[in-house]
Amino acid sequence: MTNNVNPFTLFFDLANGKSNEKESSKRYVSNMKGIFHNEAALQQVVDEEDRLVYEFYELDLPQTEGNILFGTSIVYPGKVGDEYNMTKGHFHTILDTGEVYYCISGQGLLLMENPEGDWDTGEFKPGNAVYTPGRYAHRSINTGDEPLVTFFAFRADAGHDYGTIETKGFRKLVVERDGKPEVIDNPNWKDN
Ligand SMILES: O=P(O)(O)OC[C@H]1O[C@](O)(CO)[C@@H](O)[C@@H]1O
Ligand SMILES: [Fe+2]
Repeated sequence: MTNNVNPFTLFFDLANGKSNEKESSKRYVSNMKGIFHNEAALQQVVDEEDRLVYEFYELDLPQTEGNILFGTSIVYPGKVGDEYNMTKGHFHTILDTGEVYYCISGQGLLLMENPEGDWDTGEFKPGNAVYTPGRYAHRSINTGDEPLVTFFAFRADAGHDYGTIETKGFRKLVVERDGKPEVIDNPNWKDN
C-alpha cells in the first residue's frame, strides 16, 4: 500500500532553528492563559507587550503509523513571573508514544511526567538527545538567555492531547530561584 508521500528534504537553519520553506506555528503569551501559573504576571506581560514565547514547525504528512512527524521547536528566552518560557506541553493521544528531541542550541529542560505520577527532567544543551518515553507528557523549558532550539521526531499518528495539561497542569513547575532553575511542586495542580 502506498501512502502518497514522496521523498523530500527540508532545511532548518542551524543558527536559529528556522525553516524558510514552511510557515511556523506561533504561541504568544496571550495563548498561554492557564498554562503559566502566575495569572497576574501573564496578564501584565500581555498588557505591556504580547511577546512570542515559542514557535515550531508542523508537517502536513498523513498521520499514519508509518510516517514520522519532525521539525524544530524554538522557545525564546524570558519568564512570566518566576516561571521560565516554555511550551504548553502535552500527552500524546496514543498515550504510549515516545518522542525524541535533539538540542541544537540554547539550554533548558524537558519536563516529563506520566499519569502514574513519575516525573523527570532531561537536560537540553547542544548535542544532547532527550528521549521522552510513552505515557509521559512533555514540555520544553528555556532556562537560558538564548533561544532554545530542538529538533523533534515522533510517529505521525500519535496525536496531541492538550486538554489534560490545560485542565490539570503538570505536577511540577520550573521556576527561577536565586538566579537558577529549580523544580517545585505546582500549587495549582489538580488530581482529577
Ligand atoms: O505541542 P506543544 O506542547 O505546544 O509544544 C510544541 C512542540 O511539541 C511538538 O508538538 C512535538 O511534541 C512540536 O510540534 C513542538 O516542538
Ligand atoms: Fe509530543
